Amino acid sequence: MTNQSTIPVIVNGAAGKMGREVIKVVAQAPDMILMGALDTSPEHQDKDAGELAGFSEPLEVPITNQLEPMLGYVAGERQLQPGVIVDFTHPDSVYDNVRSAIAYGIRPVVGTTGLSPEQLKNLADFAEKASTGCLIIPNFSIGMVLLQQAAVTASQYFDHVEIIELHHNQKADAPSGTAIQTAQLLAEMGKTFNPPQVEETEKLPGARGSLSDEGIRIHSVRLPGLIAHQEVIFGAAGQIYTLRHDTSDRSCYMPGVLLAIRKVNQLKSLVYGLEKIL
Ligand SMILES: NC(=O)C1=CN([C@@H]2O[C@H](COP(=O)(O)OP(=O)(O)OC[C@H]3O[C@@H](n4cnc5c(N)ncnc54)[C@H](OP(=O)(O)O)[C@@H]3O)[C@@H](O)[C@H]2O)C=CC1
Ligand SMILES: O=C(O)C1=N[C@H](C(=O)O)C[C@H](O)C1
Repeated sequence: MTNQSTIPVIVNGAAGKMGREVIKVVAQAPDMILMGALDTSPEHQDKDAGELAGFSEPLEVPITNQLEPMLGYVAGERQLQPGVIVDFTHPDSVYDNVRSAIAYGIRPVVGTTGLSPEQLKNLADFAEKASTGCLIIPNFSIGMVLLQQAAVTASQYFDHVEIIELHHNQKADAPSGTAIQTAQLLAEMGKTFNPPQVEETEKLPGARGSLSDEGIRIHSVRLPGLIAHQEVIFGAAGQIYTLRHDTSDRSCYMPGVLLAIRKVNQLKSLVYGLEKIL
């Protein structure tokens, strides 16, 4: 049953690991209606999004790869709230997806990682000019927000820190969007981390991980059996302080995704990070 406060939602990347989880929760949310399910994967075209997400009954929403017609269709719906598109696709396509959505007045909620700083800046400018809300959230889990807050607190007392992120080996981008954001949050404290102690030589390139713009090393592990994990390790004379977050199921991201869908229509510009809307 829909009414004027119902939010029409499109899921992009609907056949993927995250997309299927999003379909499940959006279809069950009383204030949302799943209006479209996009995915470029050829083997999933025309399949029912609900069946892919594991429902016993179809949702009567077929998977399609037609982004612009779908945006136009939802933009033309005048009896409901403005439309929202949730993007869990691929680092190569997310920038264009978000541009297109904003051009149609559809609000993006973006989980896809791998956007460059320049792309993020362009999208922020584009959303600002269009006065359209857009949420870019490198990590939708509350546990990661808490880890990042604890890391920011610890960084007042520790000068040495490195990040290890560990993910499944289907992940396209490295380092993870979460690790990059964590380094940025630490850098916002305004201090210089990891003053060099000795002149180092990497006998194998990459042995010391990647060096973020903030001077914090990020080490990326990719293995089957992992989902998504991150450690922030602080060191000082005689002590190590380790913060760690582990996911065991992608359902951990769904409360954050639902919150973002509900919040994005209240925004008029791009907002980056779950902590800004909690
Ligand atoms: N912010 C967060 O909290 C989280 C973010 N992520 C991020 O979300 C993204 C997706 O992750 P995940 O679900 O694991 O990945 P998957 O590969 O499982 O799913 C992505 C899906 O999107 C499809 N796809 C690729 N390109 C396009 C496109 N241009 N338009 C529509 N569909 C497309 C893929 O098809 P095909 O397989 O044929 O390429 C696939 O079905 C990644 O960037 C990941 O890092 C993941 C978990 C949490
Ligand atoms: O690809 C994933 O799985 C994840 N990607 C995001 C990232 O790059 O930080 C969020 C989470 O780590 C899971």
